[in-house]
Order: sequence, then C-alpha cells, then structure tokens
Amino acid sequence: MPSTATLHVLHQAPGRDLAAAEEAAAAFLEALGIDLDSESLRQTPRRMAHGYAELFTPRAFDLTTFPNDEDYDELVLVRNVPLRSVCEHHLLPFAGTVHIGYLPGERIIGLSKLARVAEHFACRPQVQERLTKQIAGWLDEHLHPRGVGVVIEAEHSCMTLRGVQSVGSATVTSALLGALRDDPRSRQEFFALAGVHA
Ligand SMILES: Nc1nc2c(ncn2[C@@H]2O[C@H](COP(=O)(O)OP(=O)(O)OP(=O)(O)O)[C@@H](O)[C@H]2O)c(=O)[nH]1
Ligand SMILES: [Zn+2]
Repeated sequence: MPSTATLHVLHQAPGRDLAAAEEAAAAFLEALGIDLDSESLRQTPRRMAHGYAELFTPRAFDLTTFPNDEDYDELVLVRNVPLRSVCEHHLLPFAGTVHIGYLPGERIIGLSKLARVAEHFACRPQVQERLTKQIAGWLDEHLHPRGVGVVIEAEHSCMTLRGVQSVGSATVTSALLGALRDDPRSRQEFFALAGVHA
C-alpha cells in the first residue's frame, strides 16, 4: 500500500454559458422594474452572472490520505469550518459552520480535506439536509472510516432577511454513519466534541 494516496476531485459545470446568464440577469432585473441605465448598475447583470458562477464553482482539490500507522482509533474532529451555500428554493445564500468528525480505519485523511469536501458539495444549489448527508456519504465511501459524523449549523437568508424574517434563527442538521450512528458512547462523544448539545 502506498504511504499516501490522493484522488483528484474536480467539479464540472456542464452547459455553463456566462454570456447567456448575463443576458438573462439583465432581463430578470428589468422585469422587476430595475432601471439598469446608470454607471453603477450597468455592469450588474455581468456581476450577477459571475457572482453566481463563483458560488457554484468549488475549487478542485486532491483528497490526500495517509496510512493509520499508529492505529489511532479515537475521534478526529474538525469543528467550526465556515460554510456557505445557496438554497435551491430561493437562490439566496445560507451560511454557518460545519463540524466534521470520523473514527479512523486503515487510513487517516489530511485535515484540510474535510473542509474541502464540504466546499465541494456546498458550491451548488442545495438544501441543508442533502448537503449534510452528501459530505458524510462521500467521506464514508472514499475514506472507509469506522464512523463519520457531520453537523451543520446555518442561517438561511431566505428565512431571516425575507419571508418570515426570523432574524437570528439557525438550522442544525446532522448525518451520522457507522459506529458514530450505532454506538451511543461514540455518538455522544461526537456531539460533545462538536460543541452541539444533543
Ligand atoms: N428543508 C429545507 N427547507 C429549506 C431550505 N432552504 C430553504 N428552505 C425552505 O424552502 C421553503 C420553500 O417554501 P415555499 O412556500 O415554496 O416558498 P415561499 O413562499 O418563499 O416560503 P416562505 O419562505 O415561507 O415565504 C421555505 O419554507 C424555506 O424556508 C433547506 O435547506 N432545507
Ligand atoms: Zn430558501
């Protein structure tokens, strides 16, 4: 077995057409009665197209893992990783933090990669429940840990700045797999280390 292993993860955006997005953004704003004929608004459709394209483009990364030579068998947890995504119902941002932990099996993962996996799935129109499960499922599939846990705490601007305007509300979701789901002690330890009162 190699001493390290990497898997290059690249997100493709098939069918992206920024010129068409810019044109559509201009039509969208005009349909809402916004006059684009001023120096500061003239470039806004272009900014909107590029802005959303940026929100929907995760950075490519190498998933680097190492052999677990010390047989480390306790939790590894990275908490308070900043996270931002876009709710697929309103296309407004939701933002907060994600806590990602796992119980190592034969390999351990480069710590930064946990945050990169989260970014990978956050950079697309999302719902928080699916995002939480996708991060956990992907790590389970590629790292083969004995357990994996993901908690996201996020504020949805579609719920705080508009609509019901529940300012300050936060949504918490979790996905637990393997021993973190099945073993009550591990589960409790995960939530305690993540700083979530379960
Ligand atoms: N489950 C889930 N719901 C979300 C998420 N992001 C946004 N929503 C919700 O999606 C729902 C869409 O509801 P609709 O009734 O179709 O939209 P709406 O008329 O704009 O609803 P209001 O936000 O209540 O004004 C809202 O209740 C949002 O709060 C998410 O990540 N998960
Ligand atoms: Zn929304």
